[in-house]
Amino acid sequence: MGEAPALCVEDLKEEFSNGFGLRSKGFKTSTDVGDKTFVIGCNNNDSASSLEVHIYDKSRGKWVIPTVLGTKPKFYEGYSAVLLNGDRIMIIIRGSTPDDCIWFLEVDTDYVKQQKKVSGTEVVAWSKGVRGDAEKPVVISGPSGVGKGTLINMLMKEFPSMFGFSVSHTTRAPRNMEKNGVHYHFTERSIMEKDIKDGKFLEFASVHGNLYGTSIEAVEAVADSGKRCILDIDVQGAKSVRASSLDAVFIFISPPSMGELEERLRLRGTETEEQVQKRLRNAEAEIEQGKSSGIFDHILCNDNLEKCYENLKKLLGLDGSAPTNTKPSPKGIDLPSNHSVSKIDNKILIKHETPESGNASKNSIVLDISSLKGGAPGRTRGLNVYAIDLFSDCLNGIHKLS
Ligand SMILES: Nc1nc2c(ncn2[C@@H]2O[C@H](COP(=O)(O)OP(=O)(O)O)[C@@H](O)[C@H]2O)c(=O)[nH]1
Ligand SMILES: Nc1ncnc2c1ncn2[C@@H]1O[C@H](COP(=O)(O)OP(=O)(O)O)[C@@H](O)[C@H]1O
Repeated sequence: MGEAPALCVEDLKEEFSNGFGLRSKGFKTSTDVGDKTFVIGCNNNDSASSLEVHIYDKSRGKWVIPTVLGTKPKFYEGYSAVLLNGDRIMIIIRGSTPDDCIWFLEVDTDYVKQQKKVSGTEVVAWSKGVRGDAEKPVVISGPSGVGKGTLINMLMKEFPSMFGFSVSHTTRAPRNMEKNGVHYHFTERSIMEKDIKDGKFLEFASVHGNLYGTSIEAVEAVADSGKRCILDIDVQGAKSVRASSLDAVFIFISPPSMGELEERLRLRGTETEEQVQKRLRNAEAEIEQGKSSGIFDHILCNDNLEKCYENLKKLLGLDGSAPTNTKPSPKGIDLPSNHSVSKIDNKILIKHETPESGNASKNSIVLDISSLKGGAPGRTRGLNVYAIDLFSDCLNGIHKLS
């Protein structure tokens, strides 16, 4: 047997002391992890309000309001909470849509531990559960003018339904042809700094004197469309992503020579002379780091564009017999409307309960969590779902849903 589920909402839904001298109505669960109790719930019974988190630190006898990273789940009719692996709480939300019913609150994962160190506060982080495996995001870095944008455009043009671009935020001014929301979200520094402080960014860096960053939402938007996410970010950003739980492929594009890089930058004609000089000065350090830091899985030299593009496709498994332009459709999970939840090893049994008898019947499902990947901020992937009919199926009769 594995860990027992945490309390189900119904256990606590009448009233729950929130430790602040208030008694709040609403749905709450409490889950103990080490010497902390995580209380998750919402303070009113409105549909689709979001779930809040409070922590009771038993060793200090104090309540703490943590920094909450990631998009929060909406609250619908009720939910169940199950502690997994001592570091994250799985939340199964009743009455939600099939693509929005499984969430994870990370309370002590490596990512959360690292964020606690950075912020010096208590941190928890949400991520949404996604069925099956999605292809890893692709991080592309390289000095200004090396051809990153050109290569990414070629990929997106040839495989429009397969790849989606993570639209970064930046404080730099738009170039002539650049559109807000398509090439970048052009933003003011003060707004971006506040959003960074509020935990909305997966990574950010100061590059050539401007602030650039990948919002969690930008990556989630691509993942939710069922496409493979491409990030065009600098080496510092790649390093941050490497340290995060976003399991990605890291590719560095290098120029054949500094002279060729300078010529490309000048021919592009998008920067002032001063900006070109700054970008060339930064390029040397970027190339040095790109080649030696161990961040990148692959280094591609963009000498001949067509050759480099073919090599990029090869790395991404898109040569020859490659897949096709068919869009992988993201699949949701149809939870039985009335259900109970239990955990056995790496399986979560969601039993359909009939209102009349309260007994388990058809349409029960099993969530296999043995291959979870990724995690906050963003998505927890690798959830596998099986349908079982508890009347007629025995263990070897479990059907895997397609
Ligand atoms: N860390 C980080 N770097 C970014 C992001 N978006 C763009 N960059 C990098 O910022 C640098 C400058 O980008 P840009 O101003 O568009 O100029 P370009 O490289 O000449 O096309 C490039 O190295 C980009 O890869 C981001 O979201 N995060
Ligand atoms: N292999 C190549 N040979 C010659 N010019 C190239 C090559 N790859 C890209 N370019 C050109 O170099 C310039 C810079 O490319 P771009 O994709 O904007 O770079 P980045 O996004 O890395 O800053 C563009 O004018 C592009 O057409």
